[in-house]
Amino acid sequence: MGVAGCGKSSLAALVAQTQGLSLIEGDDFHSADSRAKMSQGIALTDADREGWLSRLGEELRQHADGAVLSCSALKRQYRERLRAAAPGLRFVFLEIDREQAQQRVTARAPQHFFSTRLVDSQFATLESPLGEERVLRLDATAPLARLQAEVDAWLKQGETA
Ligand SMILES: Nc1ncnc2c1ncn2[C@@H]1O[C@H](COP(=O)(O)OP(=O)(O)O)[C@@H](O)[C@H]1O
Ligand SMILES: O=C(O)[C@H](O)[C@@H](O)[C@H](O)[C@H](O)COP(=O)(O)O
Repeated sequence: MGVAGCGKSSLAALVAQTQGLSLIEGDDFHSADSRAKMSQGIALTDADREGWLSRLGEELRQHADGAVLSCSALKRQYRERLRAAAPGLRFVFLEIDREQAQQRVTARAPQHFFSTRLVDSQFATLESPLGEERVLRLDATAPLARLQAEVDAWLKQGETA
């Protein structure tokens, strides 16, 4: 989880591969309207995210043996929705500052639907998950291989907040 550009999709793919788990790419479950909004620089609302979170919860339920989900999960209420679908769900919080996120989103813009104008709204919406159960905070600017190793170690050792 984390704001656009923090590295969710990149890290989730690596972790799924090394753990031998299915990958659920959250972006693939947005409605066409939501994708159009985001590409036009219009931030999603709770109502826009409602159906998306339901679909992601359904995906989690269908992968009861485990899966890796990349999902912004910016607000606590969104995370609670996902936890309700998958009790014991763990969250890796990729923390990044606004400047770095903006740089990454701008660099990938030619190949990605997400508007560079939405980074500020991602930070305005973000409610930090620190203090919630089963959350690992990582520095999103560390090399991907190191992040993946940290997640693997965390999964192996059990819960560490
Ligand atoms: N740990 C990292 N170090 C450097 N660049 C990264 C890292 N993680 C992701 N990136 C790059 O940042 C951009 C955004 O990553 P992405 O995985 O699409 O983030 P998100 O899914 O959170 O929006 C991509 O160009 C990706 O290659
Ligand atoms: O909740 C939201 O506002 C959206 O989920 C938003 O965060 C978006 O889907 C991604 O962040 C863009 O795509 P990336 O996941 O690649 O950033």
